[in-house]
Amino acid sequence: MPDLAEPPLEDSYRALLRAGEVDGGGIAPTSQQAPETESLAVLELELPMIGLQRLRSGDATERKACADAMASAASEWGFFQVTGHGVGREVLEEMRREQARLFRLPFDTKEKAAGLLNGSYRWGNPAATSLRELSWSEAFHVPLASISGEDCHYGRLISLRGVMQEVADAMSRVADTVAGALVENLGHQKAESTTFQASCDGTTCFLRLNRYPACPFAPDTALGLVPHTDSDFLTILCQDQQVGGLQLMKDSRWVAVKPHADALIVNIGDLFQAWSNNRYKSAEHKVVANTKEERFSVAYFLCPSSDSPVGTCAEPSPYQPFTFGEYRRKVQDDVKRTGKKIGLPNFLKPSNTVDGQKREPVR
Ligand SMILES: O=C(O)CCC(=O)C(=O)O
Ligand SMILES: [Fe+2]
Repeated sequence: MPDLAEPPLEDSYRALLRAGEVDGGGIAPTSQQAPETESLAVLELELPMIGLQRLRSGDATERKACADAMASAASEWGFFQVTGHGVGREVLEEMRREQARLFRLPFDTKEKAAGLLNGSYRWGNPAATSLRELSWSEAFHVPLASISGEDCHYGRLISLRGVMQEVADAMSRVADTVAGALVENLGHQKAESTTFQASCDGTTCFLRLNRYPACPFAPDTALGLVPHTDSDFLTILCQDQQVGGLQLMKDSRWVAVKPHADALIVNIGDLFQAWSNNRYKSAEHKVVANTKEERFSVAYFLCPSSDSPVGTCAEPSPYQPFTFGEYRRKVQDDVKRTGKKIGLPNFLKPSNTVDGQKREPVR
């Protein structure tokens, strides 16, 4: 009996899966990676762990040490973990239970029920032309402004609304605290950091509920989520506590991020990399699929409004001025046209390209 809740990934992408087998079954390297990167073993390094309670210390030296630790992790890794973040374990566990119920709805309902979570359901990648562009996952990518709005329907899952709102509020406080400290660490005053954050209020950010179904083609043939960078300022991620799979790119090697019960993951997005003139790094990351177990995660994306100029912390910036709306449209166009995102290199000033060719920004 087919499982009516599952998105029809295997049926829809049969041709790509077959082609993958003919090519040797493996996922071809992405354009950003050297071919040898894929064959190197995944590293098991400890992602920097930072206690956010130190930012609330009465001792200025202690607060500074904490902000310095975040800034160096943001430069070296683009990722770090935080404890003392104030998002209760109970609400995160409740979120996971609600997510499990939500994704158990029939696929047809998730895809077609009018207004279900604001019609924000997505799965696979309609533009995928090869396995390296296919994500074996489904998600609801919900604008925060809509969570408690009238157009956002929950069907019989009435308790989901309150839990989502609670998680979004709590993660938004973490994002503001961390972004504020990172902005100040670049030598900017609180007033400027407030301006930066004013363009990202509760109406412009997103909460994304991810589910990665068990995948018979894992880990070699299909990925849970293809390598990407986040198109936001900053992401706060709660990854599955039981099923790992998140990997990030550091020094041209994939590093596996082990789940940690009390920690949330913070990662720098493209907009913060641009704003910081490449001081902070928007690192590529992916999710490796699992043959036996499904996996859940929830991510909060700190985004400005569409017409907000992304700006820079100091001139000269290597990037042309652009708004978040322009950035997002370009990303969507590229994905639709070519199956993959180009991102920041599209917005480099001509003086930062080699022979008119876009190149990866210097990090
Ligand atoms: O599920 C994860 O651990 C990562 C999710 C992610 O990278 C995303 O939603 O952008
Ligand atoms: Fe991501």
